[in-house]
Formats: sequence, C-alpha cells, structure tokens
Amino acid sequence: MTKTTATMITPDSDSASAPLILPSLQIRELTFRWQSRQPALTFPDITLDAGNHLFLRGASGSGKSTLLGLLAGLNSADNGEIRLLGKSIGALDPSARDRFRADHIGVIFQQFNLVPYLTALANVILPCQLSPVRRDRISSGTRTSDTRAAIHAKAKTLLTALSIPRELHSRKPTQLSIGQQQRVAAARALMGAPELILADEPTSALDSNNRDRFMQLLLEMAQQNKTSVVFVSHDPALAHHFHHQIELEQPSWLSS
Ligand SMILES: Nc1ncnc2c1ncn2[C@@H]1O[C@H](COP(=O)(O)OP(=O)(O)OP(=O)(O)O)[C@@H](O)[C@H]1O
Repeated sequence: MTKTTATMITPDSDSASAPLILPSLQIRELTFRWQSRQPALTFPDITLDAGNHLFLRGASGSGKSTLLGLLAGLNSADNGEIRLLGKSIGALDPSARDRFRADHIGVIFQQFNLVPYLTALANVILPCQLSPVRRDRISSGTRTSDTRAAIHAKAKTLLTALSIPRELHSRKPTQLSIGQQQRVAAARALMGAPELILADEPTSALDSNNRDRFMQLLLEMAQQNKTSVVFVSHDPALAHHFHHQIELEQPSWLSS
C-alpha cells in the first residue's frame, strides 16, 4: 500500500498518444465552495489506475463527502477538472452526467439509500433497469438468451456472495439488519460491473469483525470485476485493505 498525495496525470484521452487503458480517475487543481462567502475547499491532484482501490480519509469537515459528491457528478467543481475513464465530467450537461453515472459508477451511500418498497433482489437489479450498458454487460457475459433471467441470476449470485442468504432476497430493506442492508447496497453498486465504485463511510454502523468482513467481500468482488474503488472513511484501521490512501487536510479556516 502506498500513501498517495498526488500522482502524475496521463495525457488527454483525445490525443493520439492516449494509453489503451485509461485511469479510472484523474483530478487536477480541484476546488469547490458550498457558499459564495465560504472559503473554497481544495483537493489534491489524484490519478487512480483502472482496478486500483483508494482509501480517502481525513478529519471531520476535511471535504471527503464533498469530493465524493463531485466525483459522482452530484455537484459541479468551481475550478479544476475531474476525468472519469478519460472523460471530463465538467463538460457533460446534467442529463449526460446522470447517464454517465448510471452506466459507469456504483455508489454506496452512508445511509445505503435502498428503495424501501422494493425487495433486496429488486434493489440489486435496479442499476440494470436504469442502464442498458450495465444490463448488456451481464447478458453478454452469459450463455442464456434470456436477459431477464441472466440479470436475476447475477443479482442472486452477488447477494449470496455477499452473505445474504436466499430466504432474505425477497425481504424489504426495513426487514433486514443494518449489516445486511449495507451488503445489499454493495451488491447493487457491483451489479453490471461498473468501472468505478464510490463508497461513503458504509461501515460506520458496524462492529470491527463485520466491518473487516464487509471490506474483504467488497474489495474481492471489485477485484474480480476489475472495478476501481474510492472509499471514504475517517477510520485509519481500514487503510490496509487498499492499494493507495490519501489523507485530506482540514481547511485552515476550520482548524483555527
Ligand atoms: N450542504 C452543505 N452546505 C454548506 N456547507 C456544507 C454542506 N456540506 C458540507 N459543507 C461544508 O463543507 C465542509 C466539508 O464537508 P464534508 O461533509 O465534505 O466533510 P467530511 O470530511 O465528509 O466530514 P465528515 O467526516 O464529518 O462526514 C465542511 O466545512 C462542511 O460544513
């Protein structure tokens, strides 16, 4: 594991010398201001290669969730650039950004954001209903011509691999424990093998045994899919699971 504060930015994807495998994530000179009178949050330059896993930590208020929101395209940067899979997301209009997120990014939120009226299985299938790209990745990787059956089978396999037994697949999220809800959220993020998973403190409600087991399962499955992971937590005990780590510094106006 290396502690990374900044790495080299690779050439523009549009140029003739662009590498065949683009980094999952490139950030350059990024700043964001929640309110016009508030000083800007500034973020280190980062390059994360495809399939690598990055642990993003820092004190409360250092901007971890803000950065994840910028990467997910939920907010737009004031300055600087974010490239995901070689594409500058600031150049996309809001609907193209939503489409890009649905096709290429799995998100695990702090509160999991499972749809309460859908079963665990239906929650996991959801990304394939929102994205033909993720749907096609599953149907092209199977021998059956029945896409719906292939998607259901994949969702069940993922849930089972994440230790959600079959008898719980038809339960609604409120009928599951916090740890089970979290693993359903992880299965949903992994569905259709997105190139990047963004996870915001999904282990904060777990004891240390369940936390370590969850980390192992999530990162093993991401590795199988060659999915990059950016994982936010304030807990340094998780750092050893990752290829790289970055610590965000608390803004001086918060520490004074
Ligand atoms: N919606 C918002 N409106 C205004 N300011 C905000 C908003 N969200 C966050 N901030 C401010 O931006 C800064 C960074 O917040 P952020 O939530 O990104 O930090 P964090 O590192 O994720 O913190 P924590 O570990 O406590 O979750 C903080 O000073 C916070 O008060």
